[in-house]
Amino acid sequence: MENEGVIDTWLRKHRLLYVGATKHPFILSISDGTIDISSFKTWLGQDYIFVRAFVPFVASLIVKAWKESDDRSDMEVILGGMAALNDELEWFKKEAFKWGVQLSHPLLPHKPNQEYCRFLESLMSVEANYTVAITAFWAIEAVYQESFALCLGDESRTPPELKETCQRWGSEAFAKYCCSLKHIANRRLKQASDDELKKAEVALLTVLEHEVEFWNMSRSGS
Ligand SMILES: Cc1ncc(CNC=O)c(N)n1
Repeated sequence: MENEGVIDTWLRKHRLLYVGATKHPFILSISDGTIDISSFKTWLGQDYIFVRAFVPFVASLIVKAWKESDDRSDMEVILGGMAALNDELEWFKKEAFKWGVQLSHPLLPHKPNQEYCRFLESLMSVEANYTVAITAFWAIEAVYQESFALCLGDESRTPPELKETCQRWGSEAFAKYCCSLKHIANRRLKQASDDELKKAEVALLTVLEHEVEFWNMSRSGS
């Protein structure tokens, strides 16, 4: 039997913030069917911008895994995530067309999105630590996984036209992928120095805060 990993310890410690990010009113409004479609469209356009910035972040993690990881499978797991992002960008374009959301010219990142992307950039630098960055990566993916899985539950009343969106991140396959990332992060954290642990915990909290702000932004359309 494995002991509880560092991540679960942190999630218990910061439970309120985690729940705030994974059961946000925006997500609850999808799952109870009361979502305002204009909020959904705001989210869609803004998330496309985010995912475009997420690609170089994941690329930087591949470089770090290749250079620093003691386990070859790390790079393969991250590469799988990168491949999924390739499909995801195509999906955003198709979905935006379906909803009449313009992804090209006038679409600019709102402030919370800009700030989130800037945080990603700070983790992309060569000086940024692999353990810290992989912990943030897990958190970014896990928030979407847990949030959208909620919209697929038996009790949910997710509008049929939003089911495909929820399926992207709420699926069993995405859950398994998040589990693999969590494993990598926990393995690294188990061997980390106190300084790395401190930084990784802060990175986790920073992700959760940015995710809450991202949902808030989507909800209010600003
Ligand atoms: C703001 C935000 N957080 C996490 C994700 C999920 N990762 C990739 O798609 C996302 N799309 N957007």
